[in-house]
Amino acid sequence: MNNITFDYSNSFVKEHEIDYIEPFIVTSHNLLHEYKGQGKEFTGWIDLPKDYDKEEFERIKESAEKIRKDSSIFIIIGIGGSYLGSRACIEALNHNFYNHLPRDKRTGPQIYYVGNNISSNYIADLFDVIEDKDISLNVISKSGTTTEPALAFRLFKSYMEDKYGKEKAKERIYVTTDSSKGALRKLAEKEGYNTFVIPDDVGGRYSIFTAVGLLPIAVSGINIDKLLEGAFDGMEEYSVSTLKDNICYQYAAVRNILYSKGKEIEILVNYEPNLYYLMEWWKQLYGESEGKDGKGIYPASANFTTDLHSLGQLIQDGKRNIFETTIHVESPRRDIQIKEEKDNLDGLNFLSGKSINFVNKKAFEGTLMAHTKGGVPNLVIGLPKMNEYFFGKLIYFFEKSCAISGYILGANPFNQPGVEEYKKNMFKLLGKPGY
Ligand SMILES: O=P(O)(O)OC[C@H]1O[C@](O)(CO)[C@@H](O)[C@@H]1O
Repeated sequence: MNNITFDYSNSFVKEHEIDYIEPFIVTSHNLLHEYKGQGKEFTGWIDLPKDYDKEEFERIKESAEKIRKDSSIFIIIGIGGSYLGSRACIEALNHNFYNHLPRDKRTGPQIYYVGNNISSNYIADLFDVIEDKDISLNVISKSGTTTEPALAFRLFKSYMEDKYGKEKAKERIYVTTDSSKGALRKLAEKEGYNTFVIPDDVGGRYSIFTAVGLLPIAVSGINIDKLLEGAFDGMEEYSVSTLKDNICYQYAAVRNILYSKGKEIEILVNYEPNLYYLMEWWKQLYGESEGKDGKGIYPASANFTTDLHSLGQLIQDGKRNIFETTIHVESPRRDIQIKEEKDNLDGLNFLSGKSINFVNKKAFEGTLMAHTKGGVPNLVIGLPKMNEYFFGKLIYFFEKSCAISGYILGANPFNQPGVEEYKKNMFKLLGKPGY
């Protein structure tokens, strides 16, 4: 395998069903590519892997280099699409215990995330961790008004100013926000911070290939040129409207066929713990894009084999309203051989000479067979390996299929009006002026 693959042979979807949905896929493709669909003003992500701001891209690399040199801690402040993509990438491509490694074995500073919840415990505990360390921070908010990151930034800005003094703190604060609107833009200009722009036509959950994702990712030592190379190839490869030639559209088609047959929950599955945040990123992408007007597949996730010992029972045997999509990575970054033991007290000598990844693969194959037999449609997205190139391509695969899937469903995949409801109540309860 030397490319991303998509296998729906265990989905119970028949070829004539694919034929029936193809015209809807073509219509969705045309709506998207001719910028005529709902939310067309937020489709700047489509060409981003080629039409990104080259000057800003160089500044991102320079800033990342500076942060890597002068900071032992890097704090990312943001919520939803403003942090999930970078976190997904940083965790998927780096050492599982990145923050715990000594600096000379780590490719960048320790990275912490804040402003993605309103827990006083979490924030106070983070202050304990960063004490006496050299810090840089990147606050990311497209609207510049989201409460969680704004509140966290207020606290950490003041911490940085107390620690370094106002002038020196300025050199360690990086702001990624709208080019002109929002409180954060005004604040950044007034204070004279380094700023990066989230383009008007790119929504938060589609923003990983802008400074939103690229600066934090580069700080962790990941090669962002290769990431964009993968995204670029994805953009080219997934631009044909014929279903048989476009696996990204096949994924959109199959999940919609399954949804129409009562499979209302999609579980995205991984067999690698460092893909946890890729699942979280995917959940926001699909949840905010499709869950509206009383419709939408519920995007859930599971981490196998861990969750086979918790959710496994329900998946195998519970209500048949789910389907699974597994991200299967062919070659691991590292593997471990299992040795023979003389006494064989644990009875595991039947595995000697095999590797841990071999066992993981058999767990995957065994689970796929079991769950399919249990009536759970199983889709598999295969990757030769998890590196910058394939991660970039996979992200593009999901973004594009999400847009197409949303159009097939009859939803606007680029807005999120429902998110405002809790905010209104919270602001009212907090006594915010105007609520
Ligand atoms: O970047 P912002 O404007 O702070 O928004 C963060 C997140 O909040 C949401 O707007 C939902 O509240 C998401 O769509 C977005 O990714």
